[in-house]
Formats: sequence, structure tokens, C-alpha cells
Amino acid sequence: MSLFERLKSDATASWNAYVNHAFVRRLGDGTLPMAAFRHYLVQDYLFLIHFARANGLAVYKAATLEEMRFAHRSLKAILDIEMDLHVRLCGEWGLTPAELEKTPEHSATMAYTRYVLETGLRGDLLDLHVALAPCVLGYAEIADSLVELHGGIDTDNPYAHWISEYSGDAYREVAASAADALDRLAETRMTGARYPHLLTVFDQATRLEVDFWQMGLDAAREG
Ligand SMILES: Cc1ncc(C[n+]2csc(CCO)c2C)c(N)n1
Repeated sequence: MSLFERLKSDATASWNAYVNHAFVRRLGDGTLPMAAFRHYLVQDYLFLIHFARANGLAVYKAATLEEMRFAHRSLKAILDIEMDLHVRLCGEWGLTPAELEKTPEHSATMAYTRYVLETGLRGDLLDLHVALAPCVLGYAEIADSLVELHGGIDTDNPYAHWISEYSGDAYREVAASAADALDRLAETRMTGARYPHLLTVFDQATRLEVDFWQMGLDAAREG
């Protein structure tokens, strides 16, 4: 069993709360209030800035050139591919990247991103990749299961672009190579004694993903 599969099965309650969150279900059936999605996406842009930094930290923490190249590719995927989606969609709402960067960070954004950075600063590359895993591996799983549930991408769904982006081949590859990278890191760094702490990190990061979805839903409720 891969390390990711093992962590997921030992953190089932949190994982299910993440991948089956009401935000996800309503994104899938198109009933998510647009205010919730906008709030989420603007915060997600701020989130990605710090996630790019966390991958920069992974470059620094790398022990081999292969590990360094992997972290560098992940950093580039965020800066050159993923943030483009956010800039494009926010641009349709009249928001420029400069305005996005000036938006105050929500505490859910701060909590998640700083938790990942702190875990990586304190620990080694395996700790950092375990903290990054729910993010990188979760979105591909979520988008794939939405496509499967609805028998394809419904072009009438206002969130079709988001679903097609994350269910596309590029993210499937990013997720598969992140799961592989975890296993390769585990070969040299994993010990039985480390597992309980790694599971705590994985579970905590997954619960912070749940809080991130909830932040989006709550924004719509607040008006
Ligand atoms: C809260 C939150 N969690 C996960 C992702 C998805 N994501 C972030 S970095 C990355 C790797 C490649 O760019 C992926 C898939 C997100 N955008 N926002």
C-alpha cells in the first residue's frame, strides 16, 4: 500500500469530510452560491502564494537533485498553471492580480498555509510533503469523483471550468507524481516511530482543507 493510501485510510473521517464537503457537492451540482465560490477563489489565490513558498521550502530541504527538481516542478505548476485559472476567473469579475494580492487573508487561509510552512520548517522533507499531500492529492480525487458522479462535465454548470481544470490530465499527473514522490521519500526517511506524527500532520492538514471549504460557504451565508 502506498504511504498516501495508508495515511488516507487512517484519517478516514477527516478525508471524507474534505472530499464530500457540502461546498464540493454543491460545486458538483451547480447549486453553490456564486458569492461562496468568489470568496473561496480569491482566498485560494492568497493560499497559492504561500503554497508556492512551501514548495520553495521543499527546494531548500531537498537532499538530492531529483528531490529538488520535483519541488521546483511543483512550484512552477502553481505559478504558471494553477494561478492562471484564478487570474482568469477573477479577471472575469473585474479583479486584477494586484487587487487580489491586497485582499486581507482570512484566518482559515492563514491557519492552513502557515501550518504547512511551520511543519516544513520544523521537520524534514517527508514532513513537508505529508503536509502538502491533502492539497495536491485531494483536488484531483475530488474533481474526478464529481465527473464520475455526474457522468461527465455538464457545460451548464457554472463551475464546469473549475471541475474540468482539476479533473484534467495535467492535475492527474501532478497527483500521481506527488504520490510517487511520497513513496520515494518514505524509502529513505520513513521509520515506524515516525508514522504517528506523520499521520497527525496529514489529518491536521486535511481538517484545515475542510475549514477552507467551510470558509467559502460561510461567506455566502454572511451575505
Ligand atoms: C485550499 C486548496 N487546496 C488544494 C488546492 C489544489 N492545489 C494547490 S497546489 C496544487 C498542486 C499543483 O498546482 C494543487 C492541486 C487548492 N488550489 N486550494
